[in-house]
Amino acid sequence: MIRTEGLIHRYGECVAVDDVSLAIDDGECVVVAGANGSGKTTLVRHFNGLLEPDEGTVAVNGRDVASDLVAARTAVGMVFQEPRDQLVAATVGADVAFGPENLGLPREEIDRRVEEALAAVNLTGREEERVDQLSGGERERVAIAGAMAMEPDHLVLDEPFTGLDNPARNSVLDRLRALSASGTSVVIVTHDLRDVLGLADRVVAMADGRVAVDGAPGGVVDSLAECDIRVPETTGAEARDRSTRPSGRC
Ligand SMILES: Nc1ncnc2c1ncn2[C@@H]1O[C@H](COP(=O)(O)OP(=O)(O)OP(=O)(O)O)[C@@H](O)[C@H]1O
Repeated sequence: MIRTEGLIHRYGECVAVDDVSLAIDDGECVVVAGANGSGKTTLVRHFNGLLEPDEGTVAVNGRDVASDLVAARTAVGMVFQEPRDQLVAATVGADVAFGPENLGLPREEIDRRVEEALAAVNLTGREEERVDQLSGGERERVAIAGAMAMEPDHLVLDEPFTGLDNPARNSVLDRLRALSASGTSVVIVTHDLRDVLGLADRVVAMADGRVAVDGAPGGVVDSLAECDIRVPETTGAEARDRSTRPSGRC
């Protein structure tokens, strides 16, 4: 579980995250939505200690993140908004293998993870290709594969679909669905709810650093609109059909 209690993060005078208490269960798929600047990225960067709270606490699997950074970074995999900056090796296969190698895993386990992760992002068989010769979207897919190959307890993806074409997007969504079903919590940060509402157990919408809406997709569609978060019409209707539980408080 990832849990924040009274989390506050300030950049100078700007309160980017303002008293957020949130618990994300194992296996839960949570979409964190909100307008630009609403505090989404700042919030999730606390999940593995990339930022330190000004006030409040963050715990992962029951351990305080600030006092056990290594445990938090092992448990929480992150794919950043500019994932191309995360690539470290010359070739696709070497890059995806880098993290598992650092865990000291046996070679056959590393190979299995690399194969599975590349399949998840539609890059099967492209291990030998040079990273610097890939397109931007392909590099994003390598970064996602690298995080998946670590098989973290919790996987956080910040705007993961920006540069992905439809086949890659669908493949990643399928894999995220399977990961969530097998007990990995999946947190997807986005201001574009297209595609992800069908995957989410829960939508958390941020506004001005606070949690404005928190609930199952079917129950929060109208509240999201009130928060100026656009819900794609078909997805919204599907979400409403799946659940009518009202839980928004925007
Ligand atoms: N390094 C920083 N220094 C100063 N202010 C920052 C910094 N990073 C973010 N902010 C400010 O904190 C607030 C929240 O930013 P954050 O990036 O968390 O929002 P976001 O919801 O992820 O936005 P986006 O959808 O544009 O990525 C914004 O007002 C932003 O300008």
